[in-house]
Amino acid sequence: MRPEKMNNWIERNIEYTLVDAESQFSIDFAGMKFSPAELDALQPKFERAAREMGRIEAGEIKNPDEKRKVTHFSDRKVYPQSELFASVEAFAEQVRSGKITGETGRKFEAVVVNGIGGSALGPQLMQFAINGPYWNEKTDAARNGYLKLYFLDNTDSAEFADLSEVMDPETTLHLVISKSGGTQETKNNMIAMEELYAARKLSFPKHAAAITMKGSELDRHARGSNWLAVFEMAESIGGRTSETSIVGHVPAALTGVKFGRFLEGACRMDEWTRTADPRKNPAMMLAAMWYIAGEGKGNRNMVIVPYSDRLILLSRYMQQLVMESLGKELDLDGRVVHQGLNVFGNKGGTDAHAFIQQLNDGRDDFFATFIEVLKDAEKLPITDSTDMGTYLHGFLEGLSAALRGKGRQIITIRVPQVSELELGMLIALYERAVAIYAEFININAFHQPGVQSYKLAAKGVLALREKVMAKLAELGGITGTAIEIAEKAGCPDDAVEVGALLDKAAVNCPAVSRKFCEKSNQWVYTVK
Ligand SMILES: O=P(O)(O)OC[C@H]1O[C@H](O)[C@H](O)[C@@H](O)[C@@H]1O
Repeated sequence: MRPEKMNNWIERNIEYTLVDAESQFSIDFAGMKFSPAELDALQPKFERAAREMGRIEAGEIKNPDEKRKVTHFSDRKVYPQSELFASVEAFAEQVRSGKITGETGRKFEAVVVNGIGGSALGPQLMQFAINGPYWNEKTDAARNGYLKLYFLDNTDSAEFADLSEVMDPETTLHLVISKSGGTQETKNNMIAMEELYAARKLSFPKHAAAITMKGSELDRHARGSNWLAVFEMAESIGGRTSETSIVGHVPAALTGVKFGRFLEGACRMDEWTRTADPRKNPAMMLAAMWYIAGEGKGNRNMVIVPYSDRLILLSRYMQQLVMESLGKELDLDGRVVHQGLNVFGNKGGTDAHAFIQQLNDGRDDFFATFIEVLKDAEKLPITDSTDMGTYLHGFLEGLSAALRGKGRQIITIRVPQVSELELGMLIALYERAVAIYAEFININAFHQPGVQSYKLAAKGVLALREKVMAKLAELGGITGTAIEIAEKAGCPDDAVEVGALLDKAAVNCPAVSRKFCEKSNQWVYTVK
């Protein structure tokens, strides 16, 4: 680089790096392409966002469709002083110390979080970030009586079978998390687990706790069957912003994660991101970068690359937070806008051997967000003058320079380490940036109407399956292609769907088999 350009780069870094000196959290926007004039042009949007964030924190209705308040920013400030917080801590302590045990009196050693989406992604991210990937009896948390954490976050029999193989039902606590209390995937795992306990002649309620909204189906079920504990989830906190609430708290408290410190981090970031000057406010600046880079239409993908194995789940977490919040068909005035912002990522270092080739040489349709963790877990010398950590840093800086050389855009966040505090700060930063960006593009960030459509369609498929199977049982034995069988079952227009359900049945039900006919390029099914 020529010196004058170099000077610009240095000056830009100084001007556009925001630092919280006490926590040593910094965010550097210098690698993004924007001019002071473009920031100035956003002034009305900054003003609107500041006003609307004030309304959110004042407890006004900010989710108009669902007529709900949005309280995750304000609740976490007072949560540690609440009765609910104290009751979670007391419950977790009784479990840790063995005062609350399973039915046979053995101490709980593991907890299974059964939830999906916002009821799993936060606890998964936190668990991996703080306790790491390997849990054994030698880790501090385990030695102190905390529980090992497993997840069920789908409706996949393979996931359930894998867990059943390692789980000891007598020493396992089941934490069913569902805000709505009716999510089918979660319900399926709960029913399957209840069956497993019944088969082993053990009481599931004596091994179960729930987090859900008051009055939900899960709430009624858990209270009706006398589960060990039922914790109430606020209606005004959405799943994807629930990690700083009871949803994050119970798994954290059971597994030795310092949740109070995590909330301190989130509240610290909340303070910082209330800064009136948008150029000094990291969430306003972050939203502005997304807006300018993607021309307010999400025309660039957000690539999240933490240079830290412990943060490998961050991009998955961000995917829900960003894409479920911003991916909307209609704006607040009812106009069709098809907004959104793609998020993908993994972990730095490793990524250089996967998708970095395209980021460097291929489509210029993204901006990268690097997250560097400054403190090395250990000093592992490689040569006299280098160690493992210096290499990771070198690869990050090297990639950053290479991408910049190609005119690609980068945001860099630096944190001293990954502890509860930094995790709280990161999550709170992105939560606020998402809410601000939603104001920039005039959409409701707090509902998810699109998620309903696939649920309804799935119900239709299940209903079709029942209808077809009942008809086939009535016919008592039939052979034919999907088209022929759909015809006989009285639903000729659904031949494709009938074929799909017979494919599944042929592999799973002894009464159904199939042979492939090369000539017609179709399966021929036999239903006994
Ligand atoms: O917590 P639950 O009510 O079971 O919801 C779990 C998830 O369900 C849907 O996918 C929603 O779109 C998510 O926002 C939510 O986190």
